[in-house]
Amino acid sequence: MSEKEAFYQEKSRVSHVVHYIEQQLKELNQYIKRLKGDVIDLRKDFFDDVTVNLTEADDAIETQASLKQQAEFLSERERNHYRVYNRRDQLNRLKDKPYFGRIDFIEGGETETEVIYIGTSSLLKENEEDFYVYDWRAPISSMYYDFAPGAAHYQALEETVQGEMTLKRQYVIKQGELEGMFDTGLTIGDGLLQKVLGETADTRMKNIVATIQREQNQIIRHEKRKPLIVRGVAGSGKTSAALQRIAYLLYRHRGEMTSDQMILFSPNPLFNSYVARVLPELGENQVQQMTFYHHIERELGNRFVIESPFDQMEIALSETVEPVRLQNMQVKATTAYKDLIDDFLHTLKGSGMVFRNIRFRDVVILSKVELKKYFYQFDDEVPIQERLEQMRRYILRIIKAEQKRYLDAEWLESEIELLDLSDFQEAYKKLEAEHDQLDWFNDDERERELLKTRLLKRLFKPLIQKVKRLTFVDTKKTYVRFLDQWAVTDQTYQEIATYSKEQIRDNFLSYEDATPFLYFERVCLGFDEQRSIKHVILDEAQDYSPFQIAYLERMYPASQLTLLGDINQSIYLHSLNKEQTLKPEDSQADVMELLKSYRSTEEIVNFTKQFLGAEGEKIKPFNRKGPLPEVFEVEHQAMMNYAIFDQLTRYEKEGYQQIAVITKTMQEATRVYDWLKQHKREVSLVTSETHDFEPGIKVIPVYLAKGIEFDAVVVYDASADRYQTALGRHLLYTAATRAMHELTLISVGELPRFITAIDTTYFHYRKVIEIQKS
Ligand SMILES: Nc1ncnc2c1ncn2[C@@H]1O[C@H](COP(=O)(O)OP(=O)(O)OP(=O)(O)O)[C@@H](O)[C@H]1O
Repeated sequence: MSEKEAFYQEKSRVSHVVHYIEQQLKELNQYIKRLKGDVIDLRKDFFDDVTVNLTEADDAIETQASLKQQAEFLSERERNHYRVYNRRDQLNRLKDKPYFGRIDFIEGGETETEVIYIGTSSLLKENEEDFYVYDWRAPISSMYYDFAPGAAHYQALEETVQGEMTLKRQYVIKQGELEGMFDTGLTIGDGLLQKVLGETADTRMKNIVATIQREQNQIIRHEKRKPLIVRGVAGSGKTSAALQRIAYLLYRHRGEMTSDQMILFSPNPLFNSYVARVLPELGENQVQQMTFYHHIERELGNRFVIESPFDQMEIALSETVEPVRLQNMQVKATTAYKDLIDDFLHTLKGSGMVFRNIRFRDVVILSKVELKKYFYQFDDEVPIQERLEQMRRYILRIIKAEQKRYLDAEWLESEIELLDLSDFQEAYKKLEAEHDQLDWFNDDERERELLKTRLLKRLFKPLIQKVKRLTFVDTKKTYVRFLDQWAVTDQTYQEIATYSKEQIRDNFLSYEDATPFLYFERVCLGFDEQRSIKHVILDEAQDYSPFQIAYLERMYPASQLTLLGDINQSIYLHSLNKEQTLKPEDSQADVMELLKSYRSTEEIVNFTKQFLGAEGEKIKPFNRKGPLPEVFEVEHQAMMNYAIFDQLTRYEKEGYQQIAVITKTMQEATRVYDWLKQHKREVSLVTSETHDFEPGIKVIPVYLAKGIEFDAVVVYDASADRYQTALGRHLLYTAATRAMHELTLISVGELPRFITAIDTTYFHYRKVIEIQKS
């Protein structure tokens, strides 16, 4: 068949499938209309269909059964509705682009060729057996990503199916029309990828389902129970693979696992909205997405002010940072510090636990001395949690007895007046019920008693709740004891121990101190492990300290951990230690590498990879051309501002929508933002509070630009003064690798050595000097 004939044959198939989808949609919409009518009827008739009778015990049981049945019926309906609406969304997506690829496969020993079309979701034919389209996540579809034409295989259940792939084809389909197709080899069409990567940046990340690369596919479909570590260079598709992986796992384990059993930890709130479109586009629900700081805030925020990682970063980058603070950041990140905590926690069985007095209205019900005595009456072998559990029961018994004792308290009489109408009504109802059962009554006295009991219950409730939460253990003071002990045993840490003690006493936790304290408290009181979570995925995982990762492993013990990161983008002090970065405690992890960078042009990758010296040599650019990066060296701040202004104008003229001025700190960002505003530029400032992403020029500190990309980037003051350190090199590398098409670095004064060492054929260098007017 000629190429032209093949094209027309494929074109007519696309039309046929689109027509079929339209028909399906029509039927589904009619069904939805009927469903809506049913729902209205169901709401109207709800109580007609249940028997409500509570007079006799038997009737009450029947009522309960009837309500349960009706509720089950309703939730089944709900599930059905969800399925139907979901299918409608899928069909609507398929209507525009029913599939993106095809493979022809002959299974070993067979003669017939199977023709498999692959799209974002599956579509059955009229006979309900064969497929017009296979979901990209189906086992057979994996060959599309894994093999070039020739011998191929895939895993179906426990069996490996061997055979030969005779064709691999890609399609460009837009609005239900076939516009082009290519037959390809192993790498999925460089042509198509070129086209996708050459497009301008969007405010939302795109899905990469049609062009997933083989090594990315291994990550997406990794299914072993071990932790998975992905070390991928900047722009190599780590975030993309993570999101596709979530969609894949939800598909493979549908019926067993839902999206609320997965958590994606992301670097900042802005990133959450940046990736928000990918999963719905793939027909899946959003998973829980949060930052690690958000998690800590949720756990400790009602008792402590917790420093954000961004405030910590600003301090680390400031010139006036105290050495003790820098040392604290490094020490508290380590698992060695966690081991020290574990050792101390172990000794608490013998001594050291501090308790709080249990008071009600300034009267001590149980003193801390009594509590301590109770706690240490157990044998050394009895675990702490078991002792606390027994204590909790004991304290609650004492409180209940105390509560009764107060029935005669004089002050209670007067406080009855503080009760509201509903309390009086409740007491009255109870009284009425008692009339039926008792053969005596003294309404007045009994009513007061009921009211007093009610009031006491209310007054004691907060105390009882606190006891249930084990707040009678003074974890703060116990932790301070640990710090004291640590300072004595190791003189080098005296200063940081004092630093931490002072802040804890003021109910403040620096970002580096927050996880150790949370861990300490959790282990001390009993870890509230979240076993329902099956997958925890950490993007930008190089920025998590080993301590934080160990904490997450303990918090989600039933989940598989996926860590995706790039040690060259480590921007926190603690993560500069390469030995310790990106490592879960479980050393059995599978490690995969992504070395090809897809985000930036070949010119930008070839330039930025040299910031990393020998380390950068392994980074491979994708073959997409663009202009050379530009580097300006200027004499002073004002010249830099004007140079930025000019570059922004140029980038706008070129039609770029997403343009960023990336700075090292928030202070710099605010400075250049104010200047640009004064000079009538339409710009927005991105702060840690920014949750959404609009097109246009943005000024953003590098730590908030993590994970995100822009058409064109101007790096603000890339001078040796600002970036010469190891941390500086990573920050500058991270900033520069946000650029897809164009990159400019502007430096006030000398550039860092890792840039001056780069051969000048890799960039355009200009030194701009001011000519003084005479
Ligand atoms: N297989 C692919 N097909 C199409 N585009 C891809 C592919 N892989 C990556 N990309 C694109 O490359 C860019 C970078 O991807 P992504 O943000 O996932 O990389 P990353 O490794 O997380 O980057 P970084 O660590 O620098 O933040 C995105 O625009 C993404 O759409």
